[in-house]
Amino acid sequence: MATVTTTPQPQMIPGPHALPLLGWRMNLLKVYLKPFTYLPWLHRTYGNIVALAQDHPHHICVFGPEMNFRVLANPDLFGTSAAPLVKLPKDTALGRLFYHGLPLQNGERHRQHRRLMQPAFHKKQIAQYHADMALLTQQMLDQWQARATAGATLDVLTEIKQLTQRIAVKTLFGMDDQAEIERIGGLLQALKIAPLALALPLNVPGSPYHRVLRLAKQMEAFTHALITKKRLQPEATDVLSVLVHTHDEDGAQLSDDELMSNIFTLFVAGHETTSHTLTWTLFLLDQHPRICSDLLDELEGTAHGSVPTPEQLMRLSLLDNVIKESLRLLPPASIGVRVTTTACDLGGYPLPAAASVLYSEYVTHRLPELYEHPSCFMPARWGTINRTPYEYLPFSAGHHRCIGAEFATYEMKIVLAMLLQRYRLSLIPNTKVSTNIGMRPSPGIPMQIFPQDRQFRQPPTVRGTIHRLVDIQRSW
Ligand code: HEM
Repeated sequence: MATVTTTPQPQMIPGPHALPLLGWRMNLLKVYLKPFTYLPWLHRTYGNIVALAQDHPHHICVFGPEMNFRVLANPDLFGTSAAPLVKLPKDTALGRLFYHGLPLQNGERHRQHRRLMQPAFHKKQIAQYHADMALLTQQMLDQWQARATAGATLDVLTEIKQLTQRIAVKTLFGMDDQAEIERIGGLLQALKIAPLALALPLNVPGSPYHRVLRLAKQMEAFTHALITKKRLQPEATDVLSVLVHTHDEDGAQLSDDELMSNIFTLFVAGHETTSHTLTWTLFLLDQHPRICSDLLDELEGTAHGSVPTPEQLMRLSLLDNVIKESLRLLPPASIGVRVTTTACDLGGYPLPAAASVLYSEYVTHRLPELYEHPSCFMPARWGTINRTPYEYLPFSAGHHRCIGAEFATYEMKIVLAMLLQRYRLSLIPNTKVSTNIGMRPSPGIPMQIFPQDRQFRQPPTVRGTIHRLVDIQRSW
């Protein structure tokens, strides 16, 4: 009798069944449509490494600190990908705007970009932005005065977004002219829809694609003129000036295209994430008045009603913990993606080249073995626990970790310290508070504003999907 030898089959990555015809696509859709329920379910059901459809290792989700480490600390095997921008014409202003930015670089080119950009984000350099951040915050708070006296309602998300946008334009470009700041802010804002316009890349007058190409040209002309100006101002301290004048030990500098693309990236990556976290933090503080009251004690005891100095900011430990906890509970970047650069092994499973590997900050931040009562807002936990960069990663981890993390934290501390000492924000009972799939407060968060009178009380009940994400402690 002939002997049949079989080669051992590589292990199959566990995961849900593929649906007829739609295959893994339907499950990918679920990831994007309901990430906050579907991803934890995949993790609970299948473990730390899951294929979006059994026997299809091209679309993988990984969960937990060990997998985060294996993927994020290994950029030579797991790189970032420009696949979503594949239709972007590289030789147009629009292409140049997107392709040369830090997030899409890998390997030595990425390392060199980071080295050249790092000086703009050093602690010492960030303190240079202190005055601008405080001034623009002060202007917003002054504009709120009449509304606070009347106990009016404002949409916190809209207001804070305008502020973080102004701060971004001022600190990135060093612009003082308010009208010009608004114009560039609007231009950058409009350009963010570029990836959507690519769905129909039809360059005919009136089409969104045509409009985006035109806006990109305007942006390119503006940035080139600004770069020329900055080259003549070696003493200026805004981010663009620092980037224009920085070179590495071999004399290498960022090219004009790289400068333009990175400035655009910094703006896009920076201001909305920051505004979402600030808005969520104000919401969480309103829902947890005891924590808000303790925080106010700390702020007033340190800054005495004024703008905290850089030294005082470092001493505000409760403020630090409040921001940390808000970023844990409602991280604005709740998922990230890497792509395998070559066929490789992950956790004992073979992956093909070009497999997309999705990791989730959101799922990691809610592992009960890392965070007791994971759905509760408990800033005090940070007084007793210390987590590794792969256990707590609101700014991601590894080589592509957010370059603006310290900048954003500094900005959020200034805004919260100034705002809370001056005003009390309170939700109107029964307000609907929900998130969209990108962890953005949706549609916004209307709150009543009062002068800071310390009238903390039983938190108003709210409706909406926020209850699926936050277990609000109603004891006061
Ligand atoms: C609360 C605020 C912020 C959050 C939660 C956040 C989050 C993140 C995350 C998760 C990544 C990594 C993405 C990945 O691994 O693929 C990232 C990258 C990045 N962020 Fe932020 N970010 C914030 C604010 C900022 C600010 C203020 C700036 C700049 C002024 C900025 C600039 C960047 C840049 C340039 C990258 C790409 C880094 C690289 O690829 O090497 N971010 N951010």
